[in-house]
Amino acid sequence: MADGFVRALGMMSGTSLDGVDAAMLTTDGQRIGAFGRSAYRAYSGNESGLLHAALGQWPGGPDVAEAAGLSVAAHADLAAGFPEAEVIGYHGQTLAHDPRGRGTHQAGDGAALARQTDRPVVWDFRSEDVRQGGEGAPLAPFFHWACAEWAVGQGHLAPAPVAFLNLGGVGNVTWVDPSASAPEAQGACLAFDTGPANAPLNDLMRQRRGQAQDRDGAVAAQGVVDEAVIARFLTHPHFARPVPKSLDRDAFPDLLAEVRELADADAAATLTHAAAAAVAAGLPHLPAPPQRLLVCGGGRLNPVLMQALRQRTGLDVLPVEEIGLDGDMLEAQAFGWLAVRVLKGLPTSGPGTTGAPGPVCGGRISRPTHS
Ligand SMILES: Nc1ncnc2c1ncn2[C@@H]1O[C@H](COP(=O)(O)OP(=O)(O)OP(=O)(O)O)[C@@H](O)[C@H]1O
Ligand SMILES: CC(=O)N[C@H]1[C@@H]2OC[C@@H](O2)[C@@H](O)[C@@H]1O[C@H](C)C(=O)O
Repeated sequence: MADGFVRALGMMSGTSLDGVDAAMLTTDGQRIGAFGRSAYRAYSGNESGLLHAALGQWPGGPDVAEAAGLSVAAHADLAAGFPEAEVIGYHGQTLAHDPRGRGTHQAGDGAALARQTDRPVVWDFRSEDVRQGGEGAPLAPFFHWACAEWAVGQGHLAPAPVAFLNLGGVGNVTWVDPSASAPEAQGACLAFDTGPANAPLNDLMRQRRGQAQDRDGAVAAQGVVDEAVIARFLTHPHFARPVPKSLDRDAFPDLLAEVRELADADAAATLTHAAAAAVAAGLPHLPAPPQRLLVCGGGRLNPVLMQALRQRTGLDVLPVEEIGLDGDMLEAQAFGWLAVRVLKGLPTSGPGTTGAPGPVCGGRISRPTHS
């Protein structure tokens, strides 16, 4: 394409373990040229079960090879529908995350995906940041800057700081100044993981009802929140830690144990409100109180969670569709955009987003012919 713009396919399967999102965009690694088509491939019950079994495992773990093979096959499947993609950004499946200990582990071999798709693949986005002393997560924040810059250009957003909240398995928030010249510029982005979002609620629904999620918050809507559980949850050391900071999917095992004695609806209501309370607890870490939270990720489709956020933060809480973005595909788009940044040697994280000592260009490039 002209002017250094690249057609990129970003692919993401997050901590919810429900499936793979894929989305096209064109970018020069800085600005978003245009958003493109997207697709979703759900994991089958067997596939999701296998990924769950592999959670917490490090390379060499008993279920890792199978999980990694499954991830590559599912992504290759989905990528086949995007012959126009000039590069693929492949996040891989996070199985474990312990940046100050054993590192971070995204299962899935990008070189194998490059061979299977016959396209260059950028992957292993997090290891270099961790190696340089960063948290390795969150990585979407630099893309949040690009989204805000795009939305300002489209007239959907005023050129003033704005906060994005992603509610996947884990939650993360980004404070963005779209008037900054680049995402790595001083003060352009401040980001961190807020706490568990949908993962504990999904786990509860699996255990108690054999369902993947509390669809539309229907179970939680019938329940009463146990505020004592929320108060104990908020004493977890994560909330007092300085930002940036990141979390493993299963960093709060006590939370699920705490609701064991509660009826299904009360347990679901309490876990839904815990996710919202975690966000509220994070807000004082932002440079200034945001006027509104622009929410992406599956949690924005849960009206009970959105209402809990309004109640506990006192803010306007709106889906990112409000400013013309696609809240289901934003993370997939992020990894397409980040892939182009890696191709161009631009930073993918920095002190404000992962706490790395300086700008980091993470990600490995595998080309089909060279691997
Ligand atoms: N209609 C709905 N009602 C309630 N919850 C929903 C609904 N749709 C999606 N969700 C929740 O959102 C989750 C999926 O969110 P998403 O795809 O953003 O997560 P992810 O990308 O796997 O996670 P992460 O951002 O942590 O990597 C589902 O597992 C479910 O918990
Ligand atoms: C280690 C890891 O995979 N973390 C995920 C997870 O899911 C949400 C939150 O925790 C965030 O830190 C990150 O994902 C998004 C895509 C990110 O890096 O921005």
